[in-house]
Amino acid sequence: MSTRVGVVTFPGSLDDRDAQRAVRLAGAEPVALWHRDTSLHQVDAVILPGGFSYGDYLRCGAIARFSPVMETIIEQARAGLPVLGICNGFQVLCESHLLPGALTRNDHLHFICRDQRLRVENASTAWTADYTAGQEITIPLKNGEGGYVADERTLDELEAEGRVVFRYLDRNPNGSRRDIAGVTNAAGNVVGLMPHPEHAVESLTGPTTDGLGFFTSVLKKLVAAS
Ligand SMILES: NC(=O)CC[C@H](N)C(=O)O
Repeated sequence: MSTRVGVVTFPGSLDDRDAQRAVRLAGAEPVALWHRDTSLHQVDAVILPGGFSYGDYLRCGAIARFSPVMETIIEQARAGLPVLGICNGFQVLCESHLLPGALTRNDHLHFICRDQRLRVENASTAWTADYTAGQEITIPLKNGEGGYVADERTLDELEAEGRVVFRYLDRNPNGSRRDIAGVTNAAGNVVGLMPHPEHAVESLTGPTTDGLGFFTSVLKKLVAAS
């Protein structure tokens, strides 16, 4: 039986198709989930894609967090379901309190779009096991609210527990505290990051294929568990 990875579409989602494509290229079966679904249709993992869910009203991700599909995802994520939040998806995960901290306006107050070098700090999460700790990757970054913030105690805890999964290299693009680009929950099944691995999975379109490892990582983990 093939491994099924759900990709949620909220009103205003933008990168759901690219996430489905990345799942397919990695060898799993993408399953489209709608924001009003209450069932996850027996998927083995879930991706919350990038975009502008509900028009980014109030705060990015603040309304999506209350959608029917998120109620089920929050419950199942707490029980171990692998969940990846990319950009707007990371914002939704923080708003849902599945991940600590929050994403705020970029410190320069501009939308930023560029290829971003990152260091993989934790290669033992459900979504990063195909990388090695310390590996440097380049994937696109494009957002207006990418500044990661949390109180000092939370930041110290994340560092001490190895829960900073990605850090920005070169120039910090948005004022994120401690150059944090992505974090995980304590169990390692929920990961969120601002840059976009689903936009770097094919050499034809580039800029690299460094993003494919997210999707092969979760597939291997799920196959090993079945
Ligand atoms: N690419 C995205 O997912 C953008 C996320 C969000 N709308 C922002 O601008 O920060």
